[in-house]
Amino acid sequence: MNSPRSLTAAGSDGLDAIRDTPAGAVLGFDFDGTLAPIVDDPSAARAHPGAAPALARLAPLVGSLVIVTGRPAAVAVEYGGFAGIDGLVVLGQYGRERWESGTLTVPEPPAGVAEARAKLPGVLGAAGAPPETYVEDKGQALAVHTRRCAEPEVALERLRSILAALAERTGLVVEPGRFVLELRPPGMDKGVALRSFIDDRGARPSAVLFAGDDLGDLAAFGAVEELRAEGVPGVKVCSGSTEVTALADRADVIVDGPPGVVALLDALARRE
Ligand SMILES: O=P(O)(O)OC[C@H]1O[C@H](O[C@H]2O[C@H](CO)[C@@H](O)[C@H](O)[C@H]2O)[C@H](O)[C@@H](O)[C@@H]1O
Repeated sequence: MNSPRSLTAAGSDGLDAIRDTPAGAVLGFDFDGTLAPIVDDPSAARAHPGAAPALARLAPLVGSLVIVTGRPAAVAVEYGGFAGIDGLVVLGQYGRERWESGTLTVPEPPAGVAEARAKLPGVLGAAGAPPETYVEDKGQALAVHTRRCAEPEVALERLRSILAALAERTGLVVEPGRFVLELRPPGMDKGVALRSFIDDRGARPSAVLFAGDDLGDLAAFGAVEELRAEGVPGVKVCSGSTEVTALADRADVIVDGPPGVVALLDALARRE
């Protein structure tokens, strides 16, 4: 990629600020669909081969590099090949978990997760979920995937209200995503996670960037917008796909999926 192009003046200001003062910038990234191509089996997802090398080149140049993901933090580190990247922080499960320099912090899940886990098979059976429906148990959350169903969108719609009811009964919330509905604890999202991460650093960043592809990343876009309103230059990057268009509508920069994100990382490391 040559210099990344912004569709907005605010995004251009953000990119200029990152190039001018990288040592004060905070760069945040989602994992699935942004650093890792989408695949049918969640356990088979791996980062684009250029992602970890590009992040390793950027890490010593910028103020902070943070991955904010719905994955458990340790899973993102493993699937990303991120373990050796000095300075990288991974906030997992929408910010409930933190990995940094090999140290993992994981809170106890609320009781509702165990209750939802016990009830989920019965609920899916009663809803007539197709047999290809797949439940990913993430410890802190349960992700119900329909990507492998013959009609994934139809299967997802069939489950939407029944999973919302289960979430309400168990004190959880539903996080919708790319052919997935997750039951997860409330009180945290990617916007809160990114904002708290930045505030906890102490120093006001010279600029902020967040790149994502899915609905859960909109909250992080919101955090970038909030920071911009406070005078911090910011960039919202959409890792484009045909499955989700809501991010492109709010993005400053749109790139072509994980290969485009890696090219963007490389360009930023070259200060282009
Ligand atoms: O916040 P993210 O890093 O984007 O994680 C969100 C969810 O991503 C995963 O599911 C998605 O990717 C799978 C692998 O490519 C794909 O099969 C699935 O259809 C997508 O929804 C992951 O499995 C979830 O746990 C994450 O919360």
